[in-house]
Amino acid sequence: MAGARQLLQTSSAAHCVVVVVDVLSFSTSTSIAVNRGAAVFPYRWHSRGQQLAAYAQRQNAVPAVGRLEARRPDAPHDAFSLSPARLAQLPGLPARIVLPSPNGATISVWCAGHADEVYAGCLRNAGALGGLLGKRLHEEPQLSVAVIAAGEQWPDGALRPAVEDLWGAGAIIAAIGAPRADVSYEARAAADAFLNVRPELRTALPACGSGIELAQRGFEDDVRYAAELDADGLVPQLFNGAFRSHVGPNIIAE
Ligand SMILES: O=C(O)[C@H](CS(=O)(=O)O)OP(=O)(O)O
Repeated sequence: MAGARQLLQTSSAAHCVVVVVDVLSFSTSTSIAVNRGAAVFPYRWHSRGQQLAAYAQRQNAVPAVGRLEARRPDAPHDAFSLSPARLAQLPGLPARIVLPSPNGATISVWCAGHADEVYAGCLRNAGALGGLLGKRLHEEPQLSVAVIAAGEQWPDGALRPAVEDLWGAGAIIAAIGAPRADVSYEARAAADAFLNVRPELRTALPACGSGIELAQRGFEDDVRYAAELDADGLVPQLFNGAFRSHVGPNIIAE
C-alpha cells in the first residue's frame, strides 16, 4: 500500500492508469465475478461488520461473508466470499456484490481517488487487460500505466511482498507488449519473472508462500482458479465505486 501511495503521489503523468494486481485473491475473485456479469464494489478490510452491511445496503448490493463462513453447512446456499472458487462455482451471483479484502480491495479503494483509471488485474485476465492497455498506449503515447503488485501482510500489518503478484503484474506487462525502452526496469523484471515461471505456473502458484497458506486453510481450489492464465476475456474497470466490465473506450457495462 505504501508503494502504491508513493508511486501515485510522485507521478507527473497527465493521465494515470493503475492496475491493482492481487492474485490471491481479490483481483482473481473480481475478475471471475465481473466475467459472470456482477458489479464488484471493493471495500476496505478494516471497516467490516455493521459498516459493511450499511454500505452494501446503500449500494443495493450483497456483501461477502468470510471464507470459512460461506462453507459452513448452515450458511445460506448463495453465500459467497473472497474465495475465487466459490464465486466461480455458485449457480448464480447477485448482480451487485461488495467484496472486502485487506490488500487488493483496500488498495483499489485508495487508488480510486488518486488515479484516472483503475483496473483489477490477475493471471486470469492478463492477456485481455494487457491487450487493452497495449492498444491504449499505442493510441495515446502520453498515457502512464502503473501496475501495482499488491502483496500480502505480515501479522503486524507490514507489507509482505508476494511473488504471485509479481508474476501477475509481469503477465500483464508482457501482454502489453510495449517497446522495452519505454518500460521501467522494475516492470521489465516483473515481466521476465513471469516469462520464466510461465511453463510451470500451475505447479508454481500452489507451491509459493501464499499458495501454501491458502491450501493449509483448505482453499487449494482458490489457487487452482487463480493459476488459470488468460481464462477471462472481460476486463474489470473501477467505475462509480464498482469494478464492471470494460467494453470499449470510456464505456463501462452497467
Ligand atoms: O484473499 C486473501 O487471501 C486475502 C485475505 S487474507 O489476507 O488471506 O486473510 O486478501 P487479499 O486482499 O485478496 O490479499
